[in-house]
Amino acid sequence: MSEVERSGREEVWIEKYRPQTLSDVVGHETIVERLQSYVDRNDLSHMLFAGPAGTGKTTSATAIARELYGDDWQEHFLELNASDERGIDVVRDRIKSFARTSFGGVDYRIIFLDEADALTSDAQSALRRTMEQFSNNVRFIMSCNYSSQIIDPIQSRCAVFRFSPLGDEAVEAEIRHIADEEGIELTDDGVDALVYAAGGDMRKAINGLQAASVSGDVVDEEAVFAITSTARPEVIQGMVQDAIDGDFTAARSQLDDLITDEGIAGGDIIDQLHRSIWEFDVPDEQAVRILDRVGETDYRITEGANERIQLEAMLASLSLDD
Ligand SMILES: Nc1ncnc2c1ncn2[C@@H]1O[C@H](COP(=O)(O)OP(=O)(O)OP(=O)(O)O)[C@@H](O)[C@H]1O
Repeated sequence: MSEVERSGREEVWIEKYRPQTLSDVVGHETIVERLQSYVDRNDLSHMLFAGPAGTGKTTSATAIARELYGDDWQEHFLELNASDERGIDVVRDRIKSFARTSFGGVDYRIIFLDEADALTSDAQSALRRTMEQFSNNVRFIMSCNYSSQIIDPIQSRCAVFRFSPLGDEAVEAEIRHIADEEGIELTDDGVDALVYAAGGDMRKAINGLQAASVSGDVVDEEAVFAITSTARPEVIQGMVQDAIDGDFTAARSQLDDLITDEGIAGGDIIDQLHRSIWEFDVPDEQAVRILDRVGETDYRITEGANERIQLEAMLASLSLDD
């Protein structure tokens, strides 16, 4: 029985183990150092945190607020999602009412705007004016996956911090620590599988550990791959190898198993393929050709094309190469 069940309540580990201070944020030493110096001087600029999901953008923003405001931090920190389906006007209204309410002893408040890259350019321009209007008593921290989607006038008003995918060692250390705290038996191959499945996303790693621990006493490779909808790297490699060897039928049937039987999303298969190509035992020139196809397929899937058709087409084209 897992600790979650033993304790009788479902506690979400990503919240339970979310770092409370900047020094607990792992894997981003340079960023943390710069942020810490802002906090120490109590002099924040507007900031833009750019990077993939689950790497610590929200965590760093809340850690800043905790350090600046102590126990009352939530009074002075507003988290908004820019892609609020009710529109930019609702977002701006909430910003205005937050910025105007009484401050009680602090110089400025923080507004954390998640998914800022979901805003259209027009909405970003409107937001920029709001930023200017309240710049004497509000600091904005914006979070996005791609800074290129943020208009220049906003970027130039912000200190930009790039959060890269977390390194394997950082992810491994964190999940080993959590497993220890929770009394979970985690095997070495279970650790490797979690690190692989996470691909630098700490949220994915921790959620994977928690989910796998609910279904059995020991968290091993098998439990992790089953629960995280991740294909085993050797299966992905086998599928691509079949295609390269000209056996399209075998490659297609492997793909079918992954999508239909294991329920893995096409986008995740492409993502895994992208991460594993350089570990395949193929000549560099061939790896480059595969990467080229992966890029094209990824683009088409992102643009909304049918995943299965695109993946099959990619395997077909690899099987046609000499
Ligand atoms: N650098 C890190 N150090 C320690 N824990 C982390 C780190 N990054 C993420 N985590 C863990 O993962 C969880 C999710 O992270 P967080 O909310 O900060 O991600 P994010 O970068 O804001 O992602 P998104 O873009 O999806 O909002 C946190 O609650 C924390 O448990």
